[in-house]
Amino acid sequence: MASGASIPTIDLSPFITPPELGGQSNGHVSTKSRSMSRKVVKEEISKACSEYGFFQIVNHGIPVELMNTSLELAKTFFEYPEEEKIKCVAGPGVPKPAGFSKQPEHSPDKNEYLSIFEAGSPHNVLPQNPPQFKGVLEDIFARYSNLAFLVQNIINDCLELPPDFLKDYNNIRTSDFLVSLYYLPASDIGNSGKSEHEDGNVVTFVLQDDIGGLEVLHNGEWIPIPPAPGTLVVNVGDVIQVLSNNKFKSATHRVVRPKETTRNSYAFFYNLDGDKWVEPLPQFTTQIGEPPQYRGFYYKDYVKARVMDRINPPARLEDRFCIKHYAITNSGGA
Ligand SMILES: O=C(O)CCC(=O)C(=O)O
Ligand SMILES: [Fe+2]
Repeated sequence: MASGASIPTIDLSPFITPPELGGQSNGHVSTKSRSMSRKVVKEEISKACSEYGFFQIVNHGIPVELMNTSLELAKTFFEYPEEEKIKCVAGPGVPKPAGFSKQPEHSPDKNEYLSIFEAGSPHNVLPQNPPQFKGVLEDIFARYSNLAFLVQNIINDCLELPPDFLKDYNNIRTSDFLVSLYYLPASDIGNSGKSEHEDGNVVTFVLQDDIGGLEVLHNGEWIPIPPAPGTLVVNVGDVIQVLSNNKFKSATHRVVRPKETTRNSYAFFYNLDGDKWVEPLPQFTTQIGEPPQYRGFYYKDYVKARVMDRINPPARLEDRFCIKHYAITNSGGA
């Protein structure tokens, strides 16, 4: 039975400095009341991350018109004939997934996507059409990156980690990427847009168009995340779940394709450099007398195993490589 649960929408404005003040602190709000409002926001985010692993944000400083434009340009791009889109297919031997791709024919997930890394990355294959698309992609990438830095700092405080801990740990930005996704309408044989999964990274933002279809698993029930203009979905990835020893959840989510209409979205992945070691932090284990729930691993090994799975997917969804691979089970004797 539906519980009526929904993920919270959080107003981030206490953390955003209006540009018209030229980066100065907001003179209309006293420092004391601003720090009180920030405290409230942190409490809301902590609750959302431990309960759902997901929340939505508004008043995050990214112009709503730019977000809408990015969705409209993407729709134009994906509705071009195949010849135009395949101009963005990455050449052979590119080690990272930039450019235009489609899910393999046998996949139940019917979507196409265009990925980009930060501006100037040698792996990028940027679209020439529609003409404004390239610039808008680079612009929103830079804005999502700045916002993810802020959200990560807030999560750092929510977890009561030493100031700048996550900032210093996650200090290399070459693996972040933005994906513009285009989902085909559901058909009689299936409606999977993106099968259930958890994100492996640090923090993800999702921008949905007005169609909806993103759902998060909460206490065994799929909760729809309703789209709203200018609203960004935020979710915590496996890295935060492992570091926090399951205090914050990397929740299972999926995209269901609606009937009779296509759907556009963007996902921005704030990632971790492959050479970083990931394991539960002492603040959530030894210092509080709790056993670690995961073995440590190099992030690149995790990413590699996930990518291999995507290229050659196992027959059963539950056999996909995921963070459970590193989980310490009681029977494992670790
Ligand atoms: O398209 C969406 O709404 C979400 C996509 C997603 O979960 C992902 O790319 O990891
Ligand atoms: Fe995801």
